[in-house]
Amino acid sequence: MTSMTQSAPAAVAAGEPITLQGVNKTYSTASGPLPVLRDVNLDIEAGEFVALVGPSGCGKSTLLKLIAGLIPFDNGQVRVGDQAPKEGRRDVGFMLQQSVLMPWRSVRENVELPFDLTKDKGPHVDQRVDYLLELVGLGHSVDMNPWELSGGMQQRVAFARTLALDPQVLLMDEPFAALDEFKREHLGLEVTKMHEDMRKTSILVTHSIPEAVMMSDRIIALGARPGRVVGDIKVTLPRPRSAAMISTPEFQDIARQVREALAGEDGSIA
Ligand SMILES: Nc1ncnc2c1ncn2[C@@H]1O[C@H](COP(=O)(O)OP(=O)(O)OP(=O)(O)O)[C@@H](O)[C@H]1O
Repeated sequence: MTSMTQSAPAAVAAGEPITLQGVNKTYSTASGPLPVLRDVNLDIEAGEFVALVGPSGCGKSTLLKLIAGLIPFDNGQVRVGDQAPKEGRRDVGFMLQQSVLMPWRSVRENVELPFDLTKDKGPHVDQRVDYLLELVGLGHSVDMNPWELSGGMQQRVAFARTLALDPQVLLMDEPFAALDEFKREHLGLEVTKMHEDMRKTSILVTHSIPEAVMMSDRIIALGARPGRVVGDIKVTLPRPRSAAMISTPEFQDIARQVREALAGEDGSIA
């Protein structure tokens, strides 16, 4: 498999900052209002990689969706760069757990999709798509159909597509959850290396504390629903990161701090 670790050509800006102040979110459900986020305050620097962990149902995906402008919130303030969240912003990329690839489009055509939707075409688009396919290690699979790909390959296509319009903010909702342990660690490390090259502001939702420690600059722990910040742990490991770091006392100590922040919260986490 080709490596995704080559250097990105002339990465543009190093992401945009994200801030949340006093954010509350309640869903209306058949059995009444369901408070999901309570007084969430967060300051994420431009180019920072933040992992979001917490028990099942504490509102992690909800937090990503409201930063992406996909759902409204009750009150408080959210800023991505200097703007309020808005659906469909080119500078915000969103990657989900299950890659939603168009089955009738080839690998290449799936990565081209954002350009088709924005009616952007020409040699610069072809070059960008070529670059992205190489970056994610699919340069030799461009004509394959989604159903011919492994789960890991499908996530690579989805990742290339998320990067297509060069977003300054990357929101990733458990992007490796459907992969087996080995592929998950491998792809996680490759995405980490890409982040080290590109430095887009990134938020990763994960259930895996080791994955959070390996990939991020900071780990935000949310408590059980309604989710609120119960831990903000700096990951002091140097970059570039490598698999060998997992067994270091520093890595284990950071993982311990995250577990302690979540101790007493309902739900299980690895
Ligand atoms: N559109 C919706 N309408 C009503 N309730 C919702 C909606 N979306 C999510 N919820 C509920 O809000 C709560 C938080 O959901 P969310 O998906 O944000 O949690 P999560 O922390 O990402 O969970 P998990 O780790 O299990 O993926 C859950 O109880 C969920 O059932």
